[in-house]
Amino acid sequence: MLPKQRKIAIMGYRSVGKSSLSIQFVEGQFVDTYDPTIENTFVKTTKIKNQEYDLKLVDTAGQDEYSILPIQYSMDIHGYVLVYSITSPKSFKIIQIIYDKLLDMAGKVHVPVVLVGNKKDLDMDRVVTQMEGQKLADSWKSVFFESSAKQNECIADIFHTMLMEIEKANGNTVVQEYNKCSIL
Ligand SMILES: Nc1nc2c(ncn2[C@@H]2O[C@H](COP(=O)(O)OP(=O)(O)OP(=O)(O)O)[C@@H](O)[C@H]2O)c(=O)[nH]1
Repeated sequence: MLPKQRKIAIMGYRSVGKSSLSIQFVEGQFVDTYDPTIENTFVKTTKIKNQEYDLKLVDTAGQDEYSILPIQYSMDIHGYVLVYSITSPKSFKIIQIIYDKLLDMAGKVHVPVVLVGNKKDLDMDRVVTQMEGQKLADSWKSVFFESSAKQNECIADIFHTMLMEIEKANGNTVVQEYNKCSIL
């Protein structure tokens, strides 16, 4: 079977861990320093049940409420990993704005999305509850994860689930294997 080409954008407010999630998934390491991203693309091949995927991850520059999303994000992207930090109420507010802008731009009522509350290792500084994240994902009919790029928790699951959500959006039936990372 030929590999399927898939392009995924990782979006969210500044400093929520978008690059860290990408680097942890692609390179298996965590970098503690903060280096703001302009835009970066990572590539990785991954296999799910005998199907290979050539993945392109577009690690976007952090967005805020005033950001105008580049039009190409509505054209050649198959799915979106939308990230906030459980320690930042602002990042949680912004992720809702980004989602609305994405739908607007795509001119669709549904786009394949996985919602991620990152930095779950910083539970002492938590301000966004798991329930709040889950409710938001439910309202989008998307899957929700809490993750830690630092501790490599739930990272591969995020991207594998994203691929399955894209399959579903393409009308393919998938047997979703939920595990301890996905919160339903
Ligand atoms: N404790 C903890 N820190 C994290 C985690 N993920 C990222 N960080 C830290 O948060 C800071 C920002 O991480 P980045 O991955 O650069 O965030 P970003 O969303 O790509 O930032 P922008 O490029 O500005 O959009 C860095 O200091 C990271 O080390 C995590 O899961 N846990």
